[in-house]
Formats: sequence, structure tokens, C-alpha cells
Amino acid sequence: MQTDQLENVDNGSQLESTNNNQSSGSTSQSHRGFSVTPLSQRLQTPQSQNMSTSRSQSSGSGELNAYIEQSELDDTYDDLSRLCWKCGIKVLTTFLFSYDNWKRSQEDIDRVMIMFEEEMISNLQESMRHDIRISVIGDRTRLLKSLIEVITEAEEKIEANSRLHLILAIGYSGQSDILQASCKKLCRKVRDGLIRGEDINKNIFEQELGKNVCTQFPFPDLLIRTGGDLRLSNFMAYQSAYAELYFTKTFSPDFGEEEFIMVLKSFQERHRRYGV
Ligand SMILES: CC(C)=CCC/C(C)=C/CC/C(C)=C/COP(=O)(O)OP(=O)(O)O
Repeated sequence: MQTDQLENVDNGSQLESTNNNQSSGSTSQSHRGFSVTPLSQRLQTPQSQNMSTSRSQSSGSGELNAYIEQSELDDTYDDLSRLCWKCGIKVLTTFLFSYDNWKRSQEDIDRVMIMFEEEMISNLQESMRHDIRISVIGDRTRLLKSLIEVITEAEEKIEANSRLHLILAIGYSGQSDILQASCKKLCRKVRDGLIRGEDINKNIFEQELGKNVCTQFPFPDLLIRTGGDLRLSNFMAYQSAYAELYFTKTFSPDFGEEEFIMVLKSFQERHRRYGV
């Protein structure tokens, strides 16, 4: 797929317009967009990367949050980021390591953790150059101190970047996200008298969920799972309720521009009803 085809077919404003036509203003969703979710790959590959995209219904900016899995972060990183910004996608979530992956062998875990650290360091410069913001979601308590420091540095240094928000899910679990981020926080607020239990509603719950990471585009529109497995493996259990799903047998290192554009076209053709 050539660049001109990409621009003609998948620029952000066209996607936005398509979405608005589909919704006809009747959806109750406050956040809509496009998100692509990566697939998990079992092999010996130490990591995978997810991309998700989301657009704001109200912004009209065609912002997109994408999520893709890959096994070689360094090779795919630039490509996925580049594809996202070319298509008007503003948020890309990459599933690198799930909380359940702590059950893997220590040798494998050590290897991927070292790789994460090296990649974070080398990608920081690239991200500064390309106006990319990086955030990390997931439980950091089991990460090496040195990795946490690198993550914190990256998050702080390029917080103001706005071309693409790259969210890396490390030690992430969608179920824990719900339990820890929302249920426990809300219980504490009720206990401390900050809110009343009977006042808890969808909006309040969602404010707690991933509150500090991507409030503008919290829900992926499109989840792409590569590698042939037909499941989400604990990724964004709440946020993906109305995400469009795309499953492919392609392993993430081979998931390139041509298939990416095909997925976006497929997304554009879908009719999202949100129960209406
Ligand atoms: C230590 C090590 C080598 C980790 C790498 C594992 C891996 C492919 C992580 C990528 C993140 C991800 C997509 C997790 C879900 O896949 P899953 O394969 O965990 O999901 P499944 O259990 O449902 O197949």
C-alpha cells in the first residue's frame, strides 16, 4: 500500500466523518475512536506490542488510539508509530507484557525486562524527535528499579509531546485495572466520605479507570490481535466493551502497512450501534 493511498483512504478527518455518519448522534458512548489491539505471540519472542486508536466524537480531530503486538519492539516501533500518525491516529497502546506473564520462566522474564529498558532508552530520543509522548500502564511494583526510573524519565521528559501518545502496557491486566483502579479507589473514597456509595455511576467509575493516562481517548475503537489466537488475554477488559475486533494469523513482526490499511478500511465499513 502506497502512501498516497494511505492518505486518501485513512486520513483522520475521513475516519471521523465516517464514524459520525455511523453514529448519527444516537450513541450514548462519550468516547469513540479507533483502536488496534496487538496480538499475543507465544514463540520465544520476548514481547509483543499492541496498538489501539481512539478518536473523540466531539473533537473532530480524527484522533486515533491504536494497539498492536509485536515481537521486535525496535523494528516495528517506528513503523507502527509512523503508520498511526499518517492515518490520524493519536493514541497507540502496545501490549508488551501482561501481569499474567509473570508466570513465565524467570529467564524469559529477565530477558524481556532488559530489552524493555534498552528500548525505552533508545526510543526516548526518537520520541523526542518525532513529538511522541510515552506513557506506561500496568503494575510497576515488580519491575526493576532501573526500569522504573527509565520509564519515569521518559514519561516526564516528553509529557508535552502531542503527535502520538504511545502507551506501553507492562505488567498490565485488564481485570486488575478494574479491581485496583476503580473498585478499590472508589471504596476508599466512600470510606473517607468523599462520595456516597449510591452516587457511584458509570461516569464516576470510568474516571477512576486509567484516570491519569489517557483521559481524552480512554477507549480503544479497534483492537487488533495478531498471531492467530482468538482472545484478548486480559487486555482492556472494560474499555474494549464496544471496540471493534480484528483477528489475524499474521505475527506482529510481519504485520505491516498493507495489512494495517486493510484493517482500517474494514473498520471504516463497520456499523457501530452501541446497542441502539
Ligand atoms: C516472559 C515473556 C517471554 C513474555 C512475553 C509474552 C507475551 C507474548 C507478551 C505480550 C503481551 C501480551 C500480548 C500478552 C497476552 O498474551 P499471552 O500469550 O500472555 O496470552 P495467553 O496466555 O492468553 O495466550
